[in-house]
Amino acid sequence: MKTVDVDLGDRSYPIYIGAGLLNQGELLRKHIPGKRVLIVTNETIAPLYLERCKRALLEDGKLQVDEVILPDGEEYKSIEVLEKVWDKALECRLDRGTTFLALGGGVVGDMTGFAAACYQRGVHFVPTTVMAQVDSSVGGKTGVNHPLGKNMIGAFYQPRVVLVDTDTLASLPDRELASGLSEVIKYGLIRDAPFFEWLEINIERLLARDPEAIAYAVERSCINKAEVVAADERESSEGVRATLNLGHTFGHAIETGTGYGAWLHGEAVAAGTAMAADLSYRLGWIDRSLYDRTVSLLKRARLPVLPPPSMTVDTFKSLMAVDKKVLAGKLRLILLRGPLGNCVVTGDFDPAKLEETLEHFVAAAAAGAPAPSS
Ligand SMILES: NC(=O)c1ccc[n+]([C@@H]2O[C@H](COP(=O)([O-])OP(=O)(O)OC[C@H]3O[C@@H](n4cnc5c(N)ncnc54)[C@H](O)[C@@H]3O)[C@@H](O)[C@H]2O)c1
Ligand SMILES: O=C(O)C(=O)C[C@@H](O)[C@H](O)[C@H](O)COP(=O)(O)O
Ligand SMILES: [Zn+2]
Repeated sequence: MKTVDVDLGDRSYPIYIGAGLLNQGELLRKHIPGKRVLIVTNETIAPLYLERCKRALLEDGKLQVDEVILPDGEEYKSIEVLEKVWDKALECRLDRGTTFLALGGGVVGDMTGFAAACYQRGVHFVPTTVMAQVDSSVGGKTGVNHPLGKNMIGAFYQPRVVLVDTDTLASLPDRELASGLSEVIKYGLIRDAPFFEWLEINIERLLARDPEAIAYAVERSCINKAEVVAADERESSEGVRATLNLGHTFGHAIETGTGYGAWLHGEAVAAGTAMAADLSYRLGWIDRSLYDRTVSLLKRARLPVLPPPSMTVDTFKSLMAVDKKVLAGKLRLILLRGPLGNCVVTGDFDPAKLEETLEHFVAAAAAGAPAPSS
């Protein structure tokens, strides 16, 4: 087992990473302060992992465990569905010491964290997708979508422990696995050139679910994310956390513009990353070979590098204008600048170049790019 610490003073927490960790209940239990736990999961994950998770919690007979099972899908990451969690918590008369435990991917995690933040209770995370194991379980960004914008309602609320059982990835569909790799590639591009080079050599091993390669990619991703979060927990305007948003301004526009769910988060981020790399190249901030390497690695990871044909330049522009990184009315983007592993968060770029990028990608998509396949 590997442990990565997220260093946030008195709110620091460990990420445990290993195969079969759900069978080691004491790892979870030792971080549970009270006597009661509410497991939040969804209808897909419950039949796969709920019993194992309950066993891990119940085996020493000291905890009382309740559960709430949400519908599955990005389209249910909404304030209405979140009420089911609070309803259950109140029905069960959960007390102050109750721990909320998210068992699932990024959607379950973001919703459980936000439910816990509002209910003023602790939260634990057992992430079961690549996306959640390499990114969303770490760092305390929680929340739900709004029809007009992705993750627009939320809070920062850190978990007390993250238990990554890499064995849970065995049941993950291929398309979801690829989606998570989008964020793995992100770490290489924004801050970890050797990791990007490792991914260029090992991406097929990850797609084939080679356990050693998966464990390495999860650990390296968590180390990267933990370092960024420790340096800038709340994404200050001058801080480093916004770099984790590479490709996301374009990607979130795709997710919102397609009504949530048609494109997976990682797919939208992949197309967005290609667009950010294209703009960086047009601005003269990276050389052509870095653009080519970025697109090539995304494609090899079976991710889309063009937006859906339904997205127009105007749709992109109006959705990107409500991005959370907009400051004093000015759009800020994460762009690659310099050699591999370097990026900037900036609003200081020629808007005509952004227009060129949008026009280029919208035209290429309209010319018949394949949609992500399930
Ligand atoms: N908070 C953050 O920092 C952060 C970071 C990245 C992504 N996110 C958010 O996370 C969400 C995407 O997360 P995701 O990709 O995990 O999607 P997800 O939570 O929708 O899970 C993907 C699908 O896989 C299923 N699933 C989960 N684990 C499984 C398993 N082990 N076996 C079989 N099926 C399984 C789920 O039921 C779902 O159908 C988005 O809403 C995104 O905005 C948040
Ligand atoms: O943790 C972060 O910070 C990130 O930006 C990670 C992203 O991968 C993730 O998709 C996050 O939810 C985006 O946050 P948002 O604030 O742009 O909605
Ligand atoms: Zn993301």
